[in-house]
Amino acid sequence: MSNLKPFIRVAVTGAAGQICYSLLANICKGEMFGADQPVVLHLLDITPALGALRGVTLELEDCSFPLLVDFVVTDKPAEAFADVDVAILVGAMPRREGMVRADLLKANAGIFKAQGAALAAHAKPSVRVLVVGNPANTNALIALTTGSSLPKSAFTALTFLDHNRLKAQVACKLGVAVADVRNTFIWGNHSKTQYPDVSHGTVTNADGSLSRVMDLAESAWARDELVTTVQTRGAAVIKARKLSSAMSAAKAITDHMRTWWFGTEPDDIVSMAIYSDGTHYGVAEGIIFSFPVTIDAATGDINVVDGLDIDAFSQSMLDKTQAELIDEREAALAFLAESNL
Ligand SMILES: NC(=O)c1ccc[n+]([C@@H]2O[C@H](COP(=O)([O-])OP(=O)(O)OC[C@H]3O[C@@H](n4cnc5c(N)ncnc54)[C@H](O)[C@@H]3O)[C@@H](O)[C@H]2O)c1
Ligand SMILES: O=C(O)CC[C@H](O)C(=O)O
Repeated sequence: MSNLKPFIRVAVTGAAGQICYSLLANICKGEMFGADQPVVLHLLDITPALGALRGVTLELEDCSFPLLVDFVVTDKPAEAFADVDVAILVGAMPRREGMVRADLLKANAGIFKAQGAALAAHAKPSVRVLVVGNPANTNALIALTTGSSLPKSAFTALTFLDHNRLKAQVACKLGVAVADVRNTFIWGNHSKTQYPDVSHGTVTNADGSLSRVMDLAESAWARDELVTTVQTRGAAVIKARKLSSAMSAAKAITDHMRTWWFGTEPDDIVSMAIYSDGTHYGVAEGIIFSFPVTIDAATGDINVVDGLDIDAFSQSMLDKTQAELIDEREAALAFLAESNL
């Protein structure tokens, strides 16, 4: 008798693109929902990409994944989101060298408005949505504003890649294992105004005791070089690869969804961009803002870790990234209104 659970339906958009080329295998190997969780994949891309997507599905078949029950391939959001438990919205135009984020806002706002509406109309009411396509925070806001029948808590945006980048930089600088770095997190926008914060960071020593990152590293490094390196890491990848990050993005999407599905480990805090209801750290209501969070394994509730000390430097960084998110929101809404989308 099989020990497998009943299958779940997982929609992935931009399925013919480079992130999904890694991501789909992660899902089918059980790295996101567990080794006993079969999946039906709903793969959405635009009509001109369906040929390439067919190639991806030929490879999915050839992988012979035991957890892959079936897949649906479509260019129609209504079909892609029908009855899905999870939706991972990757499909969007990525930034290439020479493009600025404002170019992306316009290119992608209409996509996320339409997909938000399709999710509200067709997905399960319990659907969990992760927005990856940039500008991820503002795209998520547009999708949730449109998908008004779904709870705001159903929508998240990806800052787990920045979270992973920050941990890796700290581990490298201090010569410790990534797994021993804790309580470092990302505030705000997935952009170069994000605040990679190590002011509460700890390193677990061999004897189980904790050292503070700020006692091990110079504060000039933590507040200057480290922050800039993490803020501009995506741009560094684009400059070097002439393409935006893909393998690391797929890994981060997998980490985000697995953590949301199974809950955070005891004592662990992760970074997720969620709807700000105006009650945490003075962040304005009505933007999608990355906070330090824990996840309740039983309910899947994402809870902001409150009560952390915010010093003057951190406050100035929070203010800056919040201001950018408010500007992005206004620009996206104005664009949607002007273009009657
Ligand atoms: N939040 C993050 O941490 C993060 C990290 C890396 C990349 N990204 C973003 O993820 C997105 C995808 O990156 P990629 O490298 O896979 O890009 P890509 O160009 O390789 O793939 C994007 C895919 O999306 C498809 N697409 C475009 N419009 C669509 C629509 N309306 N519906 C469905 N599919 C659509 C394209 O046809 C393409 O197949 C980009 O916006 C990129 O900037 C975000
Ligand atoms: O467009 C960018 O600068 C970033 C692309 C991507 O979101 C990343 O973080 O790698």
